[in-house]
Order: sequence, then structure tokens, then C-alpha cells
Amino acid sequence: MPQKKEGEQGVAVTVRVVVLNHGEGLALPAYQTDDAAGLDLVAAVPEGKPVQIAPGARALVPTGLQIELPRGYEAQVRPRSGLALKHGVTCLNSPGTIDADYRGEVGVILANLGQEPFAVSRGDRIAQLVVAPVTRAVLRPVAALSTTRRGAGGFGSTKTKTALKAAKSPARAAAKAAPNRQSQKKVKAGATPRPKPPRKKAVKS
Ligand SMILES: O=c1ccn([C@H]2C[C@H](O)[C@@H](COP(=O)(O)OP(=O)(O)OP(=O)(O)O)O2)c(=O)[nH]1
Repeated sequence: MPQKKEGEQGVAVTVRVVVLNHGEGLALPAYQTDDAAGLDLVAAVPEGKPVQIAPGARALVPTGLQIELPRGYEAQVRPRSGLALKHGVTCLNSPGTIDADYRGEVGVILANLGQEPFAVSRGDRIAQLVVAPVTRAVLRPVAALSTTRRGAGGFGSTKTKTALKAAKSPARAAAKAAPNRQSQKKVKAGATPRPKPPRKKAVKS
């Protein structure tokens, strides 16, 4: 694949498309802006019969399209951020993978993670399709792998900013988290508070 220069438009890849009967009359997926990465997919549900997705439910929404990707490419079915933010609606299997050898209808598995029922009407833009090159791996079994600074650390091993602060100064973090910060103020970080000595009685002469 030719190397892209900074600021240069991506390489155009031809994707053959078949519009199925129930997709007739709908706009073909399109890039909405000059440099959009995804083609917006629209719902090919029957006119006047929206698909209702109850809170917590999911539905396979048809697009009315079959596509033929060139070998060495995939298409990713990704959620639209607007639907996610406004309605809690996302692609459940995000990103969905369309293989280059798939010849069936492209479907979008929408999940409603919101609190309200969500209706999908014919022609609604429900997801976006990003076409991307695929790197295929050749697995080579070996006895051991090279060593690295990370090693087997993962799943949060590098901690968040807050967790790092807590690890450096546990007492200060605990004091900050305590409900009554005023009473903790005078206790030095890490020090055990010493009991006050009993007051000496004043001796009258
Ligand atoms: O969001 C999606 C995901 C997948 N597909 C289609 C294209 C893809 O090539 C095929 C298989 O998808 P995947 O490999 O993710 O599914 P699977 O559950 O592993 O099924 P299979 O055993 O058919 O590969 O289904 C879609 O239309 N939409």
C-alpha cells in the first residue's frame, strides 16, 4: 500500500455494493464531511414500522446492503457518538467486523443501554462503517518470549493518577478521604498520633 503523506487524503478503496429490495430508495452510506472516517449506515426497516428497542434490549437492524470488500480489507461497524451520548444506544459488538469474504447483508447490532425505549425508523443513521486494511498474523509457536519492562503487568498495573498518588503517600490520601478532615489535619502523614500527657495541677504557694 502506498505510504500516506501528512495531510494527504486516504487511499480510496473500491467496495462493490448490492442494494437489496428492502434497501431500495435509501441513500447509500456516505461520508458526512470531507475527512470523515466512517460512512453512515442507515436502517432498512419497513416504512412506518420502526423497530423498538426497549431499555436493556438489543436488535439486529438491517441495512439493505451487501458489500464486497477487496481482499486484505475489513469494515468495522462502529457506534455513532451522538446516539450513544443522547440515548445510550450503541453497537453491542463494537466494532462489528465485516470480513472481506462475507457476502450476506450488513447488519447492525444495536443495544439500548439508556433508560428510555428507542425507536429506529427507516432511513435513520444508526452506525458508521470504517473500511480498514487488515494485517494477518502468522503464529509461530516458541518456548519463551522476549523480556520487557512491563512484563506480565496489565489490567491497570500502571495505575491511574489518583491511585499513583495514594501509593506514594497512603496517609495523606487516607486523610483526604476521611470525612472529618479538620481533626486529621495536625497528624503528620504516616505518624501515629501520640496521646496527650495529663495536665499538671498548679501548686499554690
Ligand atoms: O456487526 C456486524 C458483525 C458481523 N456482521 C457479519 C459480517 C461478518 O463477516 C459476519 C461474521 O461476523 P463475526 O465473525 O463477528 O461473527 P461470528 O459470531 O464469529 O460468526 P461466524 O461464525 O459466522 O464468523 O457477520 C455484520 O453484518 N455486522
